[in-house]
Amino acid sequence: MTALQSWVPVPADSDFPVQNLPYGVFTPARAHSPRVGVAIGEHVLDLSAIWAGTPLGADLATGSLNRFLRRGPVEWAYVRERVTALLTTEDERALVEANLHRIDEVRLHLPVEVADYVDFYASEEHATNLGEMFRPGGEALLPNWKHLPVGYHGRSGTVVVSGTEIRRPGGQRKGPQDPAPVFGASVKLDIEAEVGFVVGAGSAMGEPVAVDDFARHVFGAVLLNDWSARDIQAWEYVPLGPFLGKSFATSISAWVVPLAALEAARVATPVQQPEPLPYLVEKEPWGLDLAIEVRLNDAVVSRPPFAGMYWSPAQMMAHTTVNGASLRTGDLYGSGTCSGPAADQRGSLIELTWNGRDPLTLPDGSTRTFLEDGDSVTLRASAPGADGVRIGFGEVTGTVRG
Ligand SMILES: O=C(O)/C=C/C(=O)CC(=O)CC(=O)O
Ligand SMILES: [Ca+2]
Ligand SMILES: [Mg+2]
Repeated sequence: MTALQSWVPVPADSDFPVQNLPYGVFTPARAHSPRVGVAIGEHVLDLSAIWAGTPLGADLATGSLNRFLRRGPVEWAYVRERVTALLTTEDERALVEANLHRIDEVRLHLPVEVADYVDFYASEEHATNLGEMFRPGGEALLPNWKHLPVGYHGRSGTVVVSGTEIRRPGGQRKGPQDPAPVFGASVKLDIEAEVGFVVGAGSAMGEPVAVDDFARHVFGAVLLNDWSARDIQAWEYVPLGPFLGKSFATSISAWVVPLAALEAARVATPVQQPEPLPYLVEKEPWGLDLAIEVRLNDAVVSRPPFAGMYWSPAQMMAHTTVNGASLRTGDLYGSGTCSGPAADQRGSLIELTWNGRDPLTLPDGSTRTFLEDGDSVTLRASAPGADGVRIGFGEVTGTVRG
């Protein structure tokens, strides 16, 4: 079978072949209003113009994906099929050409108005590493960890789009030897390389959502950097968990890759032993084979493999609703920091430098324990796609300001 191809030119190394078609929100040059588009190669197709004059067109002519997402999986599939046809047959080439914009000439916005943001802790390697550093002498993995996907509610109002500058947070910190806490700018500003999952279709309060209904509710995935102030976190987090050390900023990529583009990337999670309770057992695997790359000032410092995550995003969704809590359009689940078993597969600086003990040396000869003002961090990710192509996520990038 030959690979499906678009008549819109797609460079060989592009993140956005026609098998991907990720969704974003953009404002064209010389226009004033944001709208929903789909990326193809180096272009974005304005979907609000394709469906102009229809109720769907109105839902696409807004500053977030939420109204489109609320329509649910049947309409998501219809739009994807129609866009695929427009980009692969030349039947309506003039209409499409009139509504293609070069991505480097448009303004990209936060794609989703985030409803609730939950941050999980699904990497066994990451949880073990952090446990060893934060709770030395105790069991690294706490007794609940293999029975449920541990998480906490984050701050949806500070989720920002890739490219947004990150201000170094201030707060309280107190080292174990310090007599009293001090206030000041964080001196242990860190990153967390994660994948975020975006809920499209909500659910009713009081009705748990089954693990195998994942694709009926969750629309797609983004790259997510959960900026973390380790000094603030270490002092504040007992006993209720992360709070101000992680609520100042969370960056996500501008493009939401639909689950429909990730079919070829689906893999089973690692063997889960002890077997989880029945509501967490998936019939269809929802692990994902994504290769993540972490760059600090253009140098690759880590390559975390998402396929090794212990808990799948479908299990995260089932767990957040098992008590009857509803899903809302725009809910965002961070997977938790993705770390692999090897030293160069860790998804945070606290692990890469072992809490500052082993500084990283960058190609310019400088060293880092945690982030300095002016540092930029960029995450990218790739997955196997249909027809043997590579599905890319674009990037999530941010620069630290003092
Ligand atoms: O183990 C702890 O006390 C702290 C854990 C984290 O900082 C992890 C977190 O935010 C969730 C994650 O991204 O894995
Ligand atoms: Ca996190
Ligand atoms: Mg955060």
